[in-house]
Parts: sequence; structure tokens; C-alpha cells
Amino acid sequence: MTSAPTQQQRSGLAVVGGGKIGEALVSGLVRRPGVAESIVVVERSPERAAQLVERHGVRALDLAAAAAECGVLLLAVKPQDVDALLALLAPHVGPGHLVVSVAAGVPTARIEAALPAGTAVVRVMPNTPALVDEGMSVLSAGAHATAADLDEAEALLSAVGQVRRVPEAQQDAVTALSGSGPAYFFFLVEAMIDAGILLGLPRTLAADLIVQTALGAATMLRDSGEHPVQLREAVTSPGGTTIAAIRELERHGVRAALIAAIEAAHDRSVELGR
Ligand SMILES: NC(=O)C1=CN([C@@H]2O[C@H](COP(=O)(O)OP(=O)(O)OC[C@H]3O[C@@H](n4cnc5c(N)ncnc54)[C@H](O)[C@@H]3O)[C@@H](O)[C@H]2O)C=CC1
Ligand SMILES: O=C(O)[C@@H]1CCC=N1
Repeated sequence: MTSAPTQQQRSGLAVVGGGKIGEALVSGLVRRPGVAESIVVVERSPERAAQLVERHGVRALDLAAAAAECGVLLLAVKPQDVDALLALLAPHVGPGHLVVSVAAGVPTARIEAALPAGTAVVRVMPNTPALVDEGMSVLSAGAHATAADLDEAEALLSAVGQVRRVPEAQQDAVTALSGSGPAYFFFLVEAMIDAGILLGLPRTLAADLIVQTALGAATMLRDSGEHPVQLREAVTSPGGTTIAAIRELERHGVRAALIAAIEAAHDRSVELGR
């Protein structure tokens, strides 16, 4: 057993699993001045580890060394790899550690059961806009996480965007909304650019028009204080172009499709947790 940092000494962050979301979080966190030196990555693939070291100026360590050095262990491996990782990690975790898991669906109880009794665990659902400091991270405390542990996790994630706290029972819904959410917007943007191509616009122009429109619409949603319905009505002139488009969206069941899609993501999150 590696000697773990004490709670008072807790410092240093190890990101275990440097894939898509691991890198998004690292890339955001290292932008804070003086932080890169205190972040290490633990990555199963040596090529990927080398890439992260090169891109972000962090250090790559093995799991035991990372646990000995770092008080916060952020687990960012696939849900299917969590149990194997916890078996490797358990001998190196002590009361001084805070374990933060971003694995979709995986309940804190399952993580706690695989680690020494009393280990503080916080479940988080982040999203990839953390890459540009516009992330949405949602936290839930495990059975042994204190208010100070939650504050520590919140401080970490607020460096890369907004943070909310929810009871763990809501995490599968959160995963379906904000965890997977960026993909739905990318999908819509991709389809809208294709529509521009169909109408004969050059691809780069179509992309510029749609991306700026998405940014403008998102900023209005955030800053105007108006409901999405009011904002949409303001674009929809009587007898005009927008209502012709909205009729087609409704005729093709886009609203129902989005609701069903998000429900499917929720159900998959529940399934991944079993
Ligand atoms: N991609 C996303 O937008 C989001 C992903 N998540 C969650 O984050 C986790 C990771 O997802 P992605 O980054 O998309 O997957 P990914 O497949 O891109 O990354 C996983 C990484 O973990 C590494 N890995 C696996 N086992 C390891 C071990 N024992 N030690 C060290 N490294 C190990 C793999 O080599 C890989 O680089 C998943 O549990 C997912 O549910 C959560 C929120 C958003
Ligand atoms: O697709 C997934 O399972 C992960 C979790 C949330 C976003 N990506």
C-alpha cells in the first residue's frame, strides 16, 4: 500500500484516463497559472500519455506513483473499464484521497464498494466544452464525501465552466442532457450546414453562417432572460420563412425525436451503471 496524502496535505490532481474528456479537463485546468506542474496523467496507452505530456506540459505517472503524490484522483475511463481500474487503484487509496469519477452511469456506491472503507467519492458529469472554459459539470456526493470534498471538486471543475450540484438520483438525466448534449448541437449544426450545401452555398460560407447563428442564439438564450419560445416567436414573422420551416420540423417529429433521443441516453446511462 502506497502512503496516501493526508487530508490536510491534499494537493495535486491525477487524471486517470486521458481520452476525450480527460484531455478536455486537463487542457482547461492547465490554463490556470502555475497549475500544470501539479497535474499528472495516468494513461494506459504510452503513445497517448506522450501526446498529453507534449500538448499540455503535464507529467505522466503510473497509478501507484500518481496516488502517492496526488490527493485528488479524477477517474476518466470508460464505464466498462471502471471496475478493472478500481481493482488496480484500491491498494493505493487512503483516507487522504478524494476520488472523483466522471464515468457515465456508474454509481458512487459501486466505486465505494471497491475502495477502502470510508473513501470520499464524488460523481461528476462534465462535458467537452470544458475545452473552451464553457463546460457544464454536475456534481453529486457519495456516502463519505463531506461538504469540504464537494467544495474541492467544485473548485476544480469551476476552472473549466459552470458547476451545479444534484442528488445522485438525477445524474442519469443530467448525463443525457448536458453530458451528451454537445453532440446533439453538433449534429444539428452538421445537418444545417448540409442544408446550405443543398441550397448551393459554399461549405465554408454555410459553416460560418450556421456557427455564428448558433453562437448568437446560445448567447441570447443565456443573457436575454427570455424563454426559448419568446425568442423563437420573435424570429417567426406572420406568413414568413421561419413558420414554413417550423411546420416542416413539426411534421417530421423533430421535437418528439429529441425527447426520445434524450430518454434513450438516460436509459443507456442507467444500463451502464448496472
Ligand atoms: N466524452 C465525453 O464527452 C464525456 C465522457 N464522460 C465519461 O468519461 C469517461 C471517458 O470517456 P471518453 O474520454 O469519451 O473515453 P476515451 O475512450 O476517449 O478515454 C478513456 C481513456 O482511458 C484510458 N484508460 C482505460 N483504462 C485505463 C487505466 N486502467 N489506466 C489508465 N488509463 C486507462 C484509455 O486508454 C483511454 O485513453 C467515460 O466514463 C464517459 O462516460 C463523461 C462526460 C462527457
Ligand atoms: O457518450 C457517452 O457515453 C459519454 C457520456 C456523456 C457524454 N459522452
